[in-house]
Amino acid sequence: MPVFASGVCHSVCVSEIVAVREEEEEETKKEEEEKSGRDNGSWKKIRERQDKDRGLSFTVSYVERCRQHRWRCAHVTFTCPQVALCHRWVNTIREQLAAISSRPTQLLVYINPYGGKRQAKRVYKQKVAPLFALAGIGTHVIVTEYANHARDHLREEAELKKYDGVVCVGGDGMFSELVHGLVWRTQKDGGVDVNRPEQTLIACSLRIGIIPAGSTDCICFATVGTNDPVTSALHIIVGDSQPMDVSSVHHDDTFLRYSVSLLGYGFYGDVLTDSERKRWMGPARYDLAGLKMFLTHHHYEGTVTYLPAGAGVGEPRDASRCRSGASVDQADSKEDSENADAGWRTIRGKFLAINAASMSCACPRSPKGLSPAAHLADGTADLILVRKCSRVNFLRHLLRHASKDDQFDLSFVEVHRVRRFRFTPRHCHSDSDSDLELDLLDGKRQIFGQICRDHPACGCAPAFSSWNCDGEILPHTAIDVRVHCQLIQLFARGIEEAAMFDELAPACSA
Ligand SMILES: Nc1ncnc2c1ncn2[C@@H]1O[C@H](COP(=O)(O)OP(=O)(O)OP(=O)(O)O)[C@@H](O)[C@H]1O
Ligand SMILES: CCCCCCCCCCCCC/C=C/[C@@H](O)[C@H](CO)NC(=O)CCCCC
Ligand SMILES: [Ca+2]
Repeated sequence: MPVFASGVCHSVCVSEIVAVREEEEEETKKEEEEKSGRDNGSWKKIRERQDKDRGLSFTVSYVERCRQHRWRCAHVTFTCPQVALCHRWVNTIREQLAAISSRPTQLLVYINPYGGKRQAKRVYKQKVAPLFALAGIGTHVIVTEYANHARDHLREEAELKKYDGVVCVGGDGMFSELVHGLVWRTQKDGGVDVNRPEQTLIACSLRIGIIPAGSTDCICFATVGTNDPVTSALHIIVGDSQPMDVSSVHHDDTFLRYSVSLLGYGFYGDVLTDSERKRWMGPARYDLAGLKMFLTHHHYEGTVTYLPAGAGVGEPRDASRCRSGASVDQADSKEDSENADAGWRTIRGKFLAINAASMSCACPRSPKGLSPAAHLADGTADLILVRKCSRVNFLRHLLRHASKDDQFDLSFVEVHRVRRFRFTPRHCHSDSDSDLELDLLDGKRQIFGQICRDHPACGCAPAFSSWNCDGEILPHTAIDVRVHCQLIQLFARGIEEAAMFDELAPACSA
């Protein structure tokens, strides 16, 4: 839509228009705001100009790209020689916007006041709600009162037909609550038994939006490219869609949890366990727990079996990255999952970490992520095995998550692209070489672990770690994991290529 404003040509893509308003409407809003005492002075310029142009100008609010994948809402005011022409412009743009069926008009919003730096309510009120209002999006907002409030509300109560999407204001844990609520509800409505690992799950139709206000926020970062509430709100408003894989985690024939980012045993499991005791510290809890667990340097013994992804989905050490519209993230890769015949493989050993990343897990701590070439929606996960090694070597591996060097290019690290995997821990007190499978003892593992930790004289490190499943601790160590291709949809478009962002783009202010 190229039009002239103050003699300058502005080209705005209709799909990236947030709203269009005639100046008179803005004046009315301004007066209303003044009456209700919410004036912040930002309308002053528009008002001065508008007094002489009343009825002859309209303002288009649109997406403007800034540096580092950030978007902001910019405004441009156009003046017309006649009032009728101005009306025509406004009506035409409104009709075009209304014709974009992918845009949401009603959203169900859950705010977690407890996550991250406990700023979610403020972030939503100050940065997001005004944008939704500007775009004419109706919202039903629920501030959660306890853990799993959002999940249970989605499962049992929410009238989902009324909404075009659900939004969480929080971190990865809050996103996980929405995934669990929606996936559970969809399977229940479709008569699917979620306890059977072999069962094909039904994809959820409602999209999920994430306004980042947590500690890691890796799902937002890896699907949008930045953790910025305004950018995420704009992706929701323009109606973006990004499919995403979800892994189901079972213990025998019991469903445990779904995972969309990291399933980590050993290092990341121990970091999470320790960090939960330090939640009062906010996001810094992970740094302290990370340092402590690095120094502790526990390794764990067990058996990993996995089903390789097979051909057509690339390799974990490819140079290519998952980017917006990437061809590998297409539904046809589902075909491969059905035909995978490469057969199961088995690896036994002592590991510092066993990580499965269904996506890159990029986050501000590690901008390229745990597995930089992993894809959001290809039906696979990257299984990373870090074998027992020296502290120095483990540090080399960890440091490479934050540098350009390849964290997999080390003799004690291996990585496989998989569709399924299983893990069985081995008991530390076993003298025999035979695998003592711990399924039976799983429930008692906390006690055993405690005995070993509390009695250094026994010279035995804890036998078990815990699984970190998207930031939640799993109750079992022996697990069976299966990746479900494109089970959910997000209000996102994947990380845009750098070329989409003008090198000279302004550095957006908050
Ligand atoms: N009102 C509440 N009171 C207590 N806990 C809550 C409440 N609402 C949600 N939760 C729980 O808070 C936990 C943490 O939330 P969230 O993921 O939003 O933040 P975080 O853990 O700081 O961030 P991240 O997961 O990105 O590291 C989740 O397990 C969620 O289930
Ligand atoms: C200078 C030293 C550099 C060290 C680099 C360490 C590498 C960091 C990689 C971070 C990977 C995060 C993976 C995402 C996990 C989330 O599902 C989970 C919930 O939000 N967060 C954590 O478990 C929090 C995990 C935090 C671990 C520290
Ligand atoms: Ca994937």
